[in-house]
Amino acid sequence: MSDANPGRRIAVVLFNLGGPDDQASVKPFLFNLFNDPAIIGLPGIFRTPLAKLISSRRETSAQANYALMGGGSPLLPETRRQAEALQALLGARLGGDEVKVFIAMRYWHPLTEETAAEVAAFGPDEVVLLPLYPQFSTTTTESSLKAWSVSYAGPGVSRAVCCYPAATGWVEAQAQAIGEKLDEAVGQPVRVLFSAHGIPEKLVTGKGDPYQEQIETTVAAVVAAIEAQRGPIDHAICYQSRVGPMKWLGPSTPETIETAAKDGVGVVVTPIAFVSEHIETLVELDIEYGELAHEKGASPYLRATAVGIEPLFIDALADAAVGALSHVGVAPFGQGCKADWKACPHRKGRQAA
Ligand SMILES: C=CC1=C(C)c2cc3[nH]c(cc4nc(cc5[nH]c(cc1n2)c(C)c5CCC(=O)O)C(CCC(=O)O)=C4C)c(C)c3C=C
Ligand SMILES: [Fe+2]
Ligand SMILES: [Fe+2]
Repeated sequence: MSDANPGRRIAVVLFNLGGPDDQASVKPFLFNLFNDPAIIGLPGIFRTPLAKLISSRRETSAQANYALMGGGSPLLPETRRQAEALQALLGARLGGDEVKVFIAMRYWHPLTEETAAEVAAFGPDEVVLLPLYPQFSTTTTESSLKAWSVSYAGPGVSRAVCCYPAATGWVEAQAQAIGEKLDEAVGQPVRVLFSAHGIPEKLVTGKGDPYQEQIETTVAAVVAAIEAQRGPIDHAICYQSRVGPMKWLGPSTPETIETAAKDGVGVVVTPIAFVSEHIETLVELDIEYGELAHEKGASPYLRATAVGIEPLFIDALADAAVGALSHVGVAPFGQGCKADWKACPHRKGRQAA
């Protein structure tokens, strides 16, 4: 049966972090990031000067890392490919409706307010807000949805997807990408390292941020999918991209690579909180941690590719969007998700009926 309700204009807005498109935009991008109260939770009069200071201090080293990818971030072109694939799939699934997929980035162009104006001009009947973050965090999804709610003044009924840590296509796409690397490593002992972008620990312990729990939900589902095919695998969760002096979630990915080396096993590292390639995968995982593994003797060092436009994943995004329109499958944000995480229907992979 078709999901179609002929004649609707449906805007689907994909949210991601954004990345500088050239060397000159590295500093203003970093300023926007550190000036977000979801990242530095201080009042504006302290946060803004601090953001100026940190972005100035980080500029040169960050520019050098972006230079390794040709000068800027590949995040926007990667996200555009995902948007095109999703638009084609939703167009086919929602027959008589006109579906347009937009991209709203949090810290660099197309910025949320620019996209909000474009969506308003499209004149939608329905707006689906779909974060490209499978696991909810106050630092990512909540920040993006807040920025959207203050920017969007157009028509349509808005529905936001909270998260999809255990959505079928997402889990299968991850399991498939890891399986390809396990095949490459055949005959050599390896540990699968599920590497998630870290966040400060106090966001979890103090603010009840559900990110760590949802990372664990994803990992449990992906491990179960792999083990159903191949039997038990050696695996560990770890957190990368630590920034600043605060205590972050641990163990860190570098520590976990060192432990693997001491245990005499190689590693298959998989980015478990990212859905496309960018600085954190192409530079941090491939180059920095690749060198560390080499130095410490964790061999082989293999990295599973991010899901990108893998059809299983695009299918999961389409399911989430269609589910949000009809309130089935992956539940929309707000049904207990934020006010009381214990009541969130997404906890431990549960899905609302
Ligand atoms: C799950 C996704 C992400 C979370 C959670 C997250 C939290 C978070 N990030 C920083 C600081 C930085 N992040 C940077 C880059 C970056 N971060 C994410 C995703 C998450 N961040 C992505 C997709 C990217 C890549 C963008 C690109 O340009 O390709 C950077 C810039 C790079 C660098 O200088 O290292 C910073 C800084 C904090 C502080 C934080 C939680 C508090
Ligand atoms: Fe980040
Ligand atoms: Fe939720």
